[in-house]
Amino acid sequence: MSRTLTFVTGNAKKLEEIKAILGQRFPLKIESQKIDLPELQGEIDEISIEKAKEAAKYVKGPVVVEDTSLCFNALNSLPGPYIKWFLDKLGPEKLPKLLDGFEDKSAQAICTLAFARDENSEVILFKGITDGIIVAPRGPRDFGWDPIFQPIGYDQTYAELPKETKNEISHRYRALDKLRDYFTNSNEL
Ligand SMILES: O=c1nc[nH]c2c1ncn2[C@H]1C[C@H](O)[C@@H](COP(=O)(O)OP(=O)(O)OP(=O)(O)O)O1
Ligand SMILES: [Mg+2]
Repeated sequence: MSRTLTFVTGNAKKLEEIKAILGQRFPLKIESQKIDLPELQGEIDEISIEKAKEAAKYVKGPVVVEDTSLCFNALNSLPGPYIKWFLDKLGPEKLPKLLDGFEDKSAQAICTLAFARDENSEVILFKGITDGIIVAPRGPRDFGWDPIFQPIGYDQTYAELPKETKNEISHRYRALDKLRDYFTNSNEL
């Protein structure tokens, strides 16, 4: 019986956080594969489910994929799962300007983990949400939209906060905590 779970992501920064968060307290051996999977358009859950099936096809074993959305409430949740493309084109400087003219700067960072035992099995989702506000960029520019997301209850952006603090409150932490519970309490693998 396999006790290995393969995280498939093309994003090294994500993987760094995943490893730091799960640390020693995870019952399975974690491996990773860097594959840039095709991503459908659609709603978050749909995108994650298809991404997991696609990953399982490549890996031929149990996989977890992750999809991260940044949802601006004033824009009815856009950019959401399309944040990667918005960020690529606008960068952290221009991204907050999408909310110029809106008083409501609130946003949700959403991490959706999708687990597939194989390409034909039902995909299980674990979701983590952190609420925050969108601000003009502050802090190091080394990870995505971290400089413009300030979590509720903090006066620093994700980028300014110590890594350990981000990893205790982040959307990714909250989703991974659910995944850890699941594999700690089931003999699925
Ligand atoms: O905690 C985060 N803090 C700041 N930025 C973040 C975070 N997590 C993802 N990001 C960025 C990466 C990408 O620009 C977009 C999500 O897109 P998303 O498709 O999930 O990531 P990706 O394509 O880089 O990697 P993957 O191969 O796992 O799909 O938001
Ligand atoms: Mg992606």
